[in-house]
Amino acid sequence: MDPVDRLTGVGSRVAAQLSRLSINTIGDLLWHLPIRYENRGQIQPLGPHLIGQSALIRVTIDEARALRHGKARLVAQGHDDTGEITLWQFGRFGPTLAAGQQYLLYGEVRTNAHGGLEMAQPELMQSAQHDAILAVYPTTEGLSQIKLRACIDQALGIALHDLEELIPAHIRRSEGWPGILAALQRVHAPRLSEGIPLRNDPAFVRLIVEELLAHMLALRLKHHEFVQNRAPSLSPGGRLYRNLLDSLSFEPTRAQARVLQEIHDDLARPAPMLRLVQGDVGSGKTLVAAGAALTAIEQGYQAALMAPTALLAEQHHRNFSQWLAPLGVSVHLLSGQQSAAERRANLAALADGSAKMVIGTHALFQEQVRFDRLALVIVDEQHRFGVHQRLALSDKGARPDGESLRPHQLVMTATPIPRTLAMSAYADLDLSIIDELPPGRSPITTALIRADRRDELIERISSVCNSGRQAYWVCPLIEDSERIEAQAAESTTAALRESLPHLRIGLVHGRMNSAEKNREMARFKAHEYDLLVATTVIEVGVDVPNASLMIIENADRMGLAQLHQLRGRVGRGATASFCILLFDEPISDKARTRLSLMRETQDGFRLAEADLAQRGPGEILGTRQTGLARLRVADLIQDAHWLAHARDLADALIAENDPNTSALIRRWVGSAQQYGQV
Ligand SMILES: Nc1ncnc2c1ncn2[C@@H]1O[C@H](COP(=O)(O)OP(=O)(O)OP(=O)(O)O)[C@@H](O)[C@H]1O
Repeated sequence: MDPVDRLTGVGSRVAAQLSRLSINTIGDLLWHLPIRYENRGQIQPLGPHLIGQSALIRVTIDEARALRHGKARLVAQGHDDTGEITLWQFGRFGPTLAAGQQYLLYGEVRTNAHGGLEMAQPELMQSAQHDAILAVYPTTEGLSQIKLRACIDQALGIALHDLEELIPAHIRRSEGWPGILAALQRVHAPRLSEGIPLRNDPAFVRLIVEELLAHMLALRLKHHEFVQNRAPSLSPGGRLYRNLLDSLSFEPTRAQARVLQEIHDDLARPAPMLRLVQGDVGSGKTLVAAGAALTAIEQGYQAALMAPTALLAEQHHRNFSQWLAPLGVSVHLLSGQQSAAERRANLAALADGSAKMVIGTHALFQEQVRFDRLALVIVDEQHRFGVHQRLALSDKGARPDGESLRPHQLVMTATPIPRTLAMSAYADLDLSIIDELPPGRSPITTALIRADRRDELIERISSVCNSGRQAYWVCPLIEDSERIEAQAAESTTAALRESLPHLRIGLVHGRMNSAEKNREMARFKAHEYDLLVATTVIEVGVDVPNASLMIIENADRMGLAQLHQLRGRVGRGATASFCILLFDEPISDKARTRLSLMRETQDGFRLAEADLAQRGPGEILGTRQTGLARLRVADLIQDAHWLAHARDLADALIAENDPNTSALIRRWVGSAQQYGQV
């Protein structure tokens, strides 16, 4: 649509103000929706239906009392024919309400502690204003509501001729949704007779679901296109996997077995799998990944695992080697630290197919890396990679007999993602959840301790380590300065070595190269250290079941997902484990809530929901590439219940081959290129 400066009254100053609200075109104006409404045109009868709304009421005051103490100056009790209300007056301004008088008042109606209605600081009105319900918009400094309303009004006038209806009529009919123009008119300029549109008004719902639908369509189309490709169909032989299980001291949990079955069902099809496996911290995702890899390898194909960091790639390499080497499967590592000769040898082994399993970072998918028969790509810690990278992986197809086959893709997240968010951000993937921890884990006791009491912890560390267990001390994350962070970790280590001279204390921080980090980690794992001082580099993937105490400094500054990940490094064995969260006073309310929740629950999915509510989706996914940050109308928290519906509608539209699909996506998805060629 045209830029905003085509509108009357929009010069460069107003255009710049609008642009601050991300409004650049007339279309953007249409989807700049009100945050609330003011209905000053219609006197409302008192009743619970008014709760949460601003309303014009006509009440007779029964009693009014001036107050001397507290913040309120006056409290009055009033009524109309249908109900009662308490009115509060603060400060010097506002009407003085007198008993026996009738007033026309405007303000927000709330409930009080006793369930009754109340209104604080009502405005005194002379008469009902008989203009329509007024929309109130989010705005920016210098841009008045009146100006903004005038712009949107003009935009609606233009839309009358220009705006395309992109939702097919049969869907609108069956959903009971208005057409696009009627929906926009209803939300921007509601008629008095129809009342204020709430969020469940068909007009709002249409716009919300339409936007979610576009996002779903973009992702589902990718999925749809992707599964049109051919992939090697891998029947689960199971010999290698059985041998692996025989060599381990445990049986898979029911959840691991179920998820592996879901994966095997996918692998057996001649279309590529695109599956996300979510499991809580320590739920045993590695075994599932290994099971899938062995299936590919057993059929003569190759499997690749991509980790988000070099440190994790090397750890996976160690773990996989430990499990697979005894089965006769060699596991290769591609890393930036390797010598040129080593790298050449690895590349050659991948290209001629003698390397069956390879682990690396995203460098695995560079141009020079050629596979012989790649059938499975496992991506660990998916949310650090974008949709693009995920899809790019599939280009390294298996090529038996010269035919181009796409590898199956298995994506694993280390951090639980709230269901709603997973459904929307990963709508291009099928979802499996490992919702059970291996047996014999004892719960972790979490305690909050003020940082100035840290000396008391020395005793605690000493006794844990003396009983043959190990401990972590996690130093704070220092934004933007690995150097200061490393220094802090070094001085903490020095101080701890002084206080605990009988303990063997190791250190890992982000300034060490990955070989050094790995060496220290390996020494800790081999119990050559009792205590490991670390920065948050140990957040993911570290698995030392003998560690039973973790102390986290400055826990008040960390998000829930990160704390949960860190804490998940203990409680991996059968011994009772402890996690101590150190915080500095004064602590904000939000941080206090986070820490209390950590103490209350160990359920990663519950913590993730709370994280979503507190920090929003962009923060949790750690990437803006999902496009979710661009939602203009829908809100992933408030409107979460519409996601499944939007997804079903998206699938139906794709099946119908609806011609409006790409236009619908373009209308809503700010930069459609992020989804490729939509
Ligand atoms: N079924 C099982 N029974 C007992 N132990 C298991 C089982 N499955 C895995 N384990 C062990 O549990 C520990 C955690 O497994 P793993 O490292 O795969 O977890 P994860 O899901 O990757 O966790 P994180 O994301 O926290 O690294 C490992 O020591 C692993 O050997």
